[in-house]
Amino acid sequence: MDLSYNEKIVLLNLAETKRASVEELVERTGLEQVAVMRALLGLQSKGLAKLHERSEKIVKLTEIGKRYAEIGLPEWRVLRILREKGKVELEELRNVLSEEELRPIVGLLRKEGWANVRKEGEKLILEITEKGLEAGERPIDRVLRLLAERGTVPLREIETIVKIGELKRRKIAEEDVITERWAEITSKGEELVRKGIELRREVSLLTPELISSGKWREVTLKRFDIKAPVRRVYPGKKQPYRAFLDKIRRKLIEMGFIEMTVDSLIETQFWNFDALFQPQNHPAREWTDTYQLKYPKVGHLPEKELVERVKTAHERGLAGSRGWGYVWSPERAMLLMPRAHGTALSGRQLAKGVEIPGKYFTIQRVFRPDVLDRTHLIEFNQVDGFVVGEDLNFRHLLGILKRFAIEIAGAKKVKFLPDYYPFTEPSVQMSAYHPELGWVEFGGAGVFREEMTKALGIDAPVIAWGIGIDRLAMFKLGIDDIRYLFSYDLKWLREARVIL
Ligand SMILES: N[C@@H](Cc1ccccc1)C(=O)O
Repeated sequence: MDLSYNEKIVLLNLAETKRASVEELVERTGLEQVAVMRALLGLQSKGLAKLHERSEKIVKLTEIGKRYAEIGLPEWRVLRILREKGKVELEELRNVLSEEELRPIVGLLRKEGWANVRKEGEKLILEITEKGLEAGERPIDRVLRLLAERGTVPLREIETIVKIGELKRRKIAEEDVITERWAEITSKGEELVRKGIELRREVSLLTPELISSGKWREVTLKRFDIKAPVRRVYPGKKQPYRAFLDKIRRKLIEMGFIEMTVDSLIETQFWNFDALFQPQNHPAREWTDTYQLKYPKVGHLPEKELVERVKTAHERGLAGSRGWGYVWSPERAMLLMPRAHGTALSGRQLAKGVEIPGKYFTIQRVFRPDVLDRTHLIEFNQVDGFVVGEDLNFRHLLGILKRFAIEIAGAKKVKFLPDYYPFTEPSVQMSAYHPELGWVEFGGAGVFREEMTKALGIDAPVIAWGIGIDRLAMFKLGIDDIRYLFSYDLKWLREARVIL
């Protein structure tokens, strides 16, 4: 029979003791715990040993419990003072109790009948009772002592003294499960040992020296069972949602888009609204309710001519338009706000100047008031972008959007519906079809209005879109609560799907 070196050592040890716990075997063989386990599993599969395991519920002290074991439970600490002085003012106990310990103390002492509470003017006075003078070890004290002495105690044993609920409520102790594993040699194993086992060191690493010296011919190479169970390792990796965003970025760059970036999450209303031809008195704001910044309240406007052109567009119109016909306020435009849509960056880029033809995108964190729940966040992420070119029209936009939905979202079907945005004409809303989610609203798009592009100094048509990507990420990551995108839950972070 083909046994590994470790299997042989473990089997020889088992032959001496007949049965042994994994810990004992670790001690006797000097092997690592995983190595012993692996050897035992190997021996078991060859019928030479039998592995047993038993799980047991145990109780152990929490950090708080450990502290109490040292300095005494709060009620005892107070009783000690009361025994010395007879009475004490509740406020004075702040010197010996923490805030959390103080809150329930009156109730605790009353329940035990150790003290009476009396009001003297504004003060609450605690006074020791007969029972308090005589009090001795209670069940809970005994449990605390047992746990401090033994570290862990079987739940069964604890429950004969106090209810575990009480220990948990007071955060003194917690439950855990420990698994005990032990092995037994089988008669087949004993027989093999009787016949004699030759122990030969095995080489587990084939080194260049072994190869060049030809020694590999003489040594016994260790065999590996690649199906043997091993401990899981969790190597460092990107946060799953971050990985998803990076992938979108890479795809867009591969498609030839230039990334627009900005350091701050804060925007002036000028760039968030005004530069996009959204009138200051616009009643139809439902597509973006927004937050405002308290400190500082205002930021800077860009250069004068640009502001003038935007003002003119709003008041009197540009490019044959009559504008909105109201008095545009620079003060209003200077107000600061957390960016409410990625489109603000498209406006900035157009004003800065663009290559024509050119394609631009940005991935932005944006903020809008909402009620938090499984599918809504008040901050979320958008991919925004535009394509500028002399001969572009609405049909190109629909084509590009469709390609996004298919390539980025993995959608099978797309649907376009007429929509309204102050900065585009015509405007569409796009929905993508997912086998599991059904129709998912994907984002808005349109052809930027000339009142906007001309004011920003661009003469060519610009087709633009803004896509919400968090719901898409939920789908791809297989989660049904959007808050999980930002979760600290280690288990989820470790096991989340890797998106390729
Ligand atoms: N900014 C819009 C989307 C949009 C972008 C660009 C053009 C048209 C619409 C939104 O937040 O919903």
